[in-house]
Amino acid sequence: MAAKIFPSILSADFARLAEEVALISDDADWVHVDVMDNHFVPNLTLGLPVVESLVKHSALPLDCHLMIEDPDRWAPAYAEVGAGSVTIHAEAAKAPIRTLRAIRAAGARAGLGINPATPLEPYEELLGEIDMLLLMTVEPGFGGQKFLDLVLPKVRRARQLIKSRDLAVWLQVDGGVSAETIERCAEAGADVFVAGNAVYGADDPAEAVRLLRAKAEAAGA
Ligand SMILES: O=C(CO)[C@@H](O)[C@H](O)COP(=O)(O)O
Ligand SMILES: [Fe+2]
Repeated sequence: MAAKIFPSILSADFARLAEEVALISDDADWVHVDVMDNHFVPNLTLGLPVVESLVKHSALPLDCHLMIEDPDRWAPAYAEVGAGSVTIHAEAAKAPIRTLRAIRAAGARAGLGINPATPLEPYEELLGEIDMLLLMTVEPGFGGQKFLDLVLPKVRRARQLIKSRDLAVWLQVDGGVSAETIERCAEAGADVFVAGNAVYGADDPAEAVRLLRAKAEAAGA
């Protein structure tokens, strides 16, 4: 298991996205793109046309986190325009198995996202349908929120399940991940770390990525 650091451009300058991505391209693994529709979450960010453009300007693959009301309708299109990974939310998807299969069929990794108050158990049988499980460590919608430690037992359970079933599913944490909290996430079993504020709020985003990776790996990721 090697730690993977996914800076979130939610905390970057939206008018300079390609340059902001280039800042971290030598050090990060993927770029996390938060798609919000102002319905599933009370915030509005960007959508398909921006992702389609950014794919062409990014040296790293894009991890699209869809915080939208109708992922069944939209998710495959993100894969079709070149996203490397597309995550839908369990709380929003009406036909998650069909949608996850459609994402994979369009050539992307398929992710399932779960909010802090949503239990893992109803979705355990979907683990065989996904390439990544996203456990939100804040309520989705905004960057810069405080990390919710109450999610850590769920991270531990998810890691045990993935291990006991011998699955190659990546376990992602997203929200409030920083130099102060990343070790707890890694100890609990996460191996993919999204960080917005901790990277783009830093004076040197590339150095912030290196620090996060060092801390995660020292804690066992
Ligand atoms: O999906 C989300 C927020 O809903 C995240 O990806 C945030 O962008 C993480 O930002 P920080 O909490 O790391 O600042
Ligand atoms: Fe996100």
